[in-house]
Amino acid sequence: MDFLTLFFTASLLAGGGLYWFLCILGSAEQKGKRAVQLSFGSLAKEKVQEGYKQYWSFFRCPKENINTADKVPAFVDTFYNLVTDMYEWGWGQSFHFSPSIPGKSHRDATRMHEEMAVDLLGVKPGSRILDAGCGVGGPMRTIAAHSGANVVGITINEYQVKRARAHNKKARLDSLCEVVCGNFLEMPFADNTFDGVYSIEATCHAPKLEEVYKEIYRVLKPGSFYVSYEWVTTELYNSNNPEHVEIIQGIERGDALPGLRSYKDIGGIARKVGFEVVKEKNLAKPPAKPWWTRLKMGKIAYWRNHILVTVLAWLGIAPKGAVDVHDMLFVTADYLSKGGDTGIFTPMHMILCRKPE
Ligand SMILES: C=C(CC[C@@H](C)[C@H]1CC[C@H]2C3=CC[C@H]4[C@H](C)[C@@H](O)CC[C@]4(C)[C@H]3CC[C@]12C)C(C)C
Ligand SMILES: C[S@@+](CC[C@H](N)C(=O)[O-])C[C@H]1O[C@@H](n2cnc3c(N)ncnc32)[C@H](O)[C@@H]1O
Repeated sequence: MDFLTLFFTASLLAGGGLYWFLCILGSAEQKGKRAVQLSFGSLAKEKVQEGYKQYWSFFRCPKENINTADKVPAFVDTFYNLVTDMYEWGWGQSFHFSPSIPGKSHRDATRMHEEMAVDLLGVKPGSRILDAGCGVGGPMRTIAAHSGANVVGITINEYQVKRARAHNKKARLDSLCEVVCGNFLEMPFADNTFDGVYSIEATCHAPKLEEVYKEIYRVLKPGSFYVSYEWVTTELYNSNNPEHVEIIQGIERGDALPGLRSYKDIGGIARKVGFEVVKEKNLAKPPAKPWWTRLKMGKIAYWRNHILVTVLAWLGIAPKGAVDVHDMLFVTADYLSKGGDTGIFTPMHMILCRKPE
């Protein structure tokens, strides 16, 4: 073989290898995103690193920031500009956890967790329900298809609205699913207009749970139900245990949370705004199988993703800051797993409420 043939064969193999590594290995759970397509919401490429720094500046004085009404929604919006594509790429279109189910795929377990929410609402086909904090609409599409209800989703993040609308159209569910950009603390909907409301791992972003529950209560029709999967600390959490405190702070910092609440507070807050509490249950408790297994199983993929993001940033394809965002998620996954292992944290404290007639 002469030098030229050797050179071209080697180049071809290297090019093919790089394509396989970036495009095939780097494809999303649900083929929604590929590594080379990662963008950072409405942030321009050169603003990603700045956005990341801005996000972390919130935690310099979190208590002051939580009490400044506008700061939390803006901080949550910045967070979702940074992570939305990485979530879709590495997790799928549903931004939440679900208990593992032996013999079922993650996709099926996710779908069943979502269907359970709408089954609890007991709505009929054709009714109008609200998804408070809808992300890119994974749950919304499952719920519309399963129940035949019209679903309106609200999210604070403009980029998620764009993604959710595109996914709805592609799934041919755009006649049942509508997406609005707005703040669930001041919703652009009239009083008593929804036949049901659900929120999946979203109200944990509200600085005061009372404020979002009050808004949900306002837009819900009397006699209708609201169900939420809340992120909370459990009865095993001990605030005098430094290891527990470190885990919970790690979860708050990597997930844009103004402060995790205790499971004990949720029912009281719901009652305070006027709801009847029908049922409250930590869905992570046995016989349910661990929700954090999926996170742990993904470890090898996270390393691969880390290499991919680093290479793409080095080539100038991904922006500066992309590696920081990925590293932050990597660390967060570990804190979340520890929260699950120790049992001090659950992302699925379910509360079912009814607005009295
Ligand atoms: C409800 C919320 C989000 C919950 C989860 C959907 C996300 C929490 C942590 C995220 C991830 C951690 C590790 C990432 C990994 C390093 C990367 O390579 C690919 C994406 C991850 C798996 C990412 C995916 C989404 C999470 C599991 C919060 C914000 C209230
Ligand atoms: C972890 S994601 C969950 C999304 C969706 N429920 C799911 O399971 O895929 C949290 C969602 O809550 C939304 N959110 C957080 N604070 C909000 C606010 N103040 N107003 C509207 N949406 C908000 C975020 O924009 C994001 O879409």
